[in-house]
Amino acid sequence: MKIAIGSDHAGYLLKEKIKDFLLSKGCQVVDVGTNSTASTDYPIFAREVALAVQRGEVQQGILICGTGIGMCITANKFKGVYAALCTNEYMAKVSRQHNNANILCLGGRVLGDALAISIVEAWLSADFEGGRHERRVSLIKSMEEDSKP
Ligand SMILES: O=C(CO)[C@H](O)[C@H](O)[C@H](O)COP(=O)(O)O
Repeated sequence: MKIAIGSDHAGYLLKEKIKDFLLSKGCQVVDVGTNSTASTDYPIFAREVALAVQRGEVQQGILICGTGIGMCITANKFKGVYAALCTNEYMAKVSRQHNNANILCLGGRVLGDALAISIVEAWLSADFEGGRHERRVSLIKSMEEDSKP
């Protein structure tokens, strides 16, 4: 599994922890930054991860800012990207099983490290279930096509 990961300053420390966890699980990790706790702007990193997913360079992405909200809003501007902000393991599992989300967004100022890692583990373990969910995801995709002003 190849995963792109990015954060702003508020997510940087958690990003490093999650990166170590992913590597320990045998994942290939593409880290797009940021590389310190110096203040920066989350859309820069959301864009990099979203493009990597959109282009098929990685299977999935993980984005971390203070709340995860700014990352999620930005990533979902990219066609073919379905980013989910998750605050517990159940949301992470269902965002894969039902929504086929391809980017997980986390809040570095919201989650403790142990819960965040547990959420990532739940995300990695779950797969899209298809069936009735396929119909709903297809509806989202058709709305993507229709949503041009
Ligand atoms: O986008 C966000 C809020 O939805 C993120 O949490 C940012 O990390 C946050 O806004 C950064 O805030 P700061 O005061 O500039 O550290």
